[in-house]
Amino acid sequence: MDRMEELGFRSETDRQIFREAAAPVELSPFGLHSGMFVPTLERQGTPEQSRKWVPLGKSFKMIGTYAQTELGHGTFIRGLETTATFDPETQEFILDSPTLSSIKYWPGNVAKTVNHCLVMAQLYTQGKCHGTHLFLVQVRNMEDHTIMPGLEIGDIGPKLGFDGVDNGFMRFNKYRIPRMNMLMRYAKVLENGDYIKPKNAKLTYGAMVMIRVFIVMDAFKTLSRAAVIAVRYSAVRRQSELRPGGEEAQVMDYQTQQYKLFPLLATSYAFLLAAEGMSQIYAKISSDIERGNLEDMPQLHALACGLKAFCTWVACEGIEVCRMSCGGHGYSHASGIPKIYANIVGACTYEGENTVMMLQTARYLSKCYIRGQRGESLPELIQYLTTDLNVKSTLGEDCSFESLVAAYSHRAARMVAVACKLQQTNKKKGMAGHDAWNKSTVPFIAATKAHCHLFIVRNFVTILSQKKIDPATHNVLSQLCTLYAVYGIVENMGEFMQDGYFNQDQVSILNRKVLALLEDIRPNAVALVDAFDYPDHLLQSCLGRYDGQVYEALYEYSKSSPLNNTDIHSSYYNYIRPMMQKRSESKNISAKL
Ligand SMILES: CC/C=C\C/C=C\C/C=C\C/C=C\C/C=C\CCCC(=O)SCCNC(=O)CCNC(=O)[C@H](O)C(C)(C)COP(=O)(O)OP(=O)(O)OC[C@H]1O[C@@H](n2cnc3c(N)ncnc32)[C@H](O)[C@@H]1OP(=O)(O)O
Ligand SMILES: Cc1cc2nc3c(=O)[nH]c(=O)nc-3n(C[C@H](O)[C@H](O)[C@H](O)COP(=O)(O)OP(=O)(O)OC[C@H]3O[C@@H](n4cnc5c(N)ncnc54)[C@H](O)[C@@H]3O)c2cc1C
Repeated sequence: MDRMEELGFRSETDRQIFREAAAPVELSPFGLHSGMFVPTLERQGTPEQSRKWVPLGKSFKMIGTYAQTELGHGTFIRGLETTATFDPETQEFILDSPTLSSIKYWPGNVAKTVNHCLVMAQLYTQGKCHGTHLFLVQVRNMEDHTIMPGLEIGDIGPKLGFDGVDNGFMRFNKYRIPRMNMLMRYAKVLENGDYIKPKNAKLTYGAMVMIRVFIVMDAFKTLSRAAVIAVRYSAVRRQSELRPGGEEAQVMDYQTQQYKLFPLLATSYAFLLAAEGMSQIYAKISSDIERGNLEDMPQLHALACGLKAFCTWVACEGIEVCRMSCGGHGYSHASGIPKIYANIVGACTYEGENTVMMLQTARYLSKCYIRGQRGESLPELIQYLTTDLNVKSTLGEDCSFESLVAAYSHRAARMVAVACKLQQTNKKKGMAGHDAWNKSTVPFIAATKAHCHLFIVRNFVTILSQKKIDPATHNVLSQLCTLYAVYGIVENMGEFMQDGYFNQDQVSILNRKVLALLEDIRPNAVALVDAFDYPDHLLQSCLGRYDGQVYEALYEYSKSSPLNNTDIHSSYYNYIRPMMQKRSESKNISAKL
């Protein structure tokens, strides 16, 4: 932290980049403090509360996390059981874990690192429950870091990844905090216990929306790093004869290797631009919300949920493809890819389990579809829902941006309509609203993925048509954008073809185009990954080194394995030799085999 101060890093983005450089493969134990705890104090606290606590957080005098999930509930926030009951006699809230399932479970860095938590609990005052609210809770002594009396805290144990984060459990036993430790920007409890409700109960969920937006950028970062490693390695690795009798080929010259990696390279660029676009939308709408204008809050929630789920699912699948495209060496930690995967795959679950998040977006699409059917105006990003579904594609050999965006709009509009019509049919059959919804959620998930895919394609095309980019770079980026869009159609052809939107000739054009683009991109593939400018220190990869000295690096990496500290391992003396001796004694096996 002091080093960041010395270097004058003030912006959270710069500090985040520094933290990643300082601890490249492990997530920072202060990530949630800086990424969630402090921003939530800023956004959910009153001006007085922010003035009091934010400086303490930013100076790391107060180190915190976000403690919401419990043993029994993570997704269903309204089902959380931790209680915060107001005591007007003492002007305190009494926090309690009334059941086993109410124990806080998973909050990052709660086990050993933090001394404070933002705790989500059901607020009770004057005998009435007012739903979940956030409370600032001191959990450790500020002098000696011992656990505060009335709390049980511990680590939840080993996980698939996220080793740098001490996810923990926390149990409250009638634990008292001052009334003013409730974050009261939107809802309040007065000294007499009166509850002042917020303009919108979901304002309390604001921290999660913010992190979902961050996670879209994380999806880009992790996928692009894996792509850098796999593409560079594919340029160095020679294996098998492409031409009989010729020299062994760079594996990047196999069409199958290109088909694995180049679409992921294109996806990395698409996700970077989508993350930047999402961040701009978040900045605009969250500032409106802070000024009391909640009009676009549903649109922000829907977009953040959908993109977080879509991008993390695609990134995790893509990182696995990158790992497998590196053969055996990809399976070694020396490649750097397993750690990338282990640390990001949790993002399909945390900050909103992806299916649940997609359904939140689907719920929004369902409402927008109905409004569109009534002829009501729709937000710009959703206007495609009123696309004329009788129109067929005009796609030609050039696979123009316009025809590609039209294809994605048609596909999403058609799939949303199918899901909504199933929901409506279910209702007409006499199903209750919640059953009609549940029995249409599979098509809604597919439609929402199409909706997110459209956002990313359209965003990529829009930026290429608006930004001033030199012709050579524009040409290469256009190839990537076209590859991202055409590959997405080829890989999901059924969804684009179900209503005959494309004719057979157009399908042939698309199948030819995707292969042609692989050849177009091949000469620039290494330059396109170098352009991300990830230093070797950040990649921590013997395969993705900038200098390409892969085998030298692997050999040195292997020699440094702790198992090589001794020639004969203790297991020989403890187990192998006694076993062999026992065998030879019992079966007169000649010692000289
Ligand atoms: C280690 C960190 C390293 C680095 C960090 C540094 C910087 C940060 C960078 C990146 C961060 C990266 C990693 C962080 C690592 C780990 C952090 C993980 C933290 C957590 O996991 S915290 C816990 C997260 N939990 C969840 O997300 C729970 C998900 N569940 C929900 O959100 C809700 O329960 C729900 C939305 C699923 C359902 O809510 P509900 O039942 O109350 O609502 P309904 O579905 O009935 O809908 C009612 C109505 O409300 C609208 N709504 C719902 N939510 C919102 C919202 N958030 N905003 C606006 N509106 C919302 C909904 O649309 C409905 O509206 P309608 O009009 O009635 O349709
Ligand atoms: C690495 C990691 C870090 C975390 N860090 C934190 C943290 O710092 N703070 C914190 O508070 N929490 C944290 N969590 C907890 C995380 O937020 C929850 O695990 C997450 O919200 C998912 O909730 P759940 O575990 O209850 O999953 P569940 O919802 O129980 O998921 C189980 C299955 O049920 C399905 N399901 C649930 N509800 C529905 C529905 N309505 N419709 C359809 N299907 C449904 C899901 O799709 C899923 O397939 C972390 C988790 C992980 C993995």
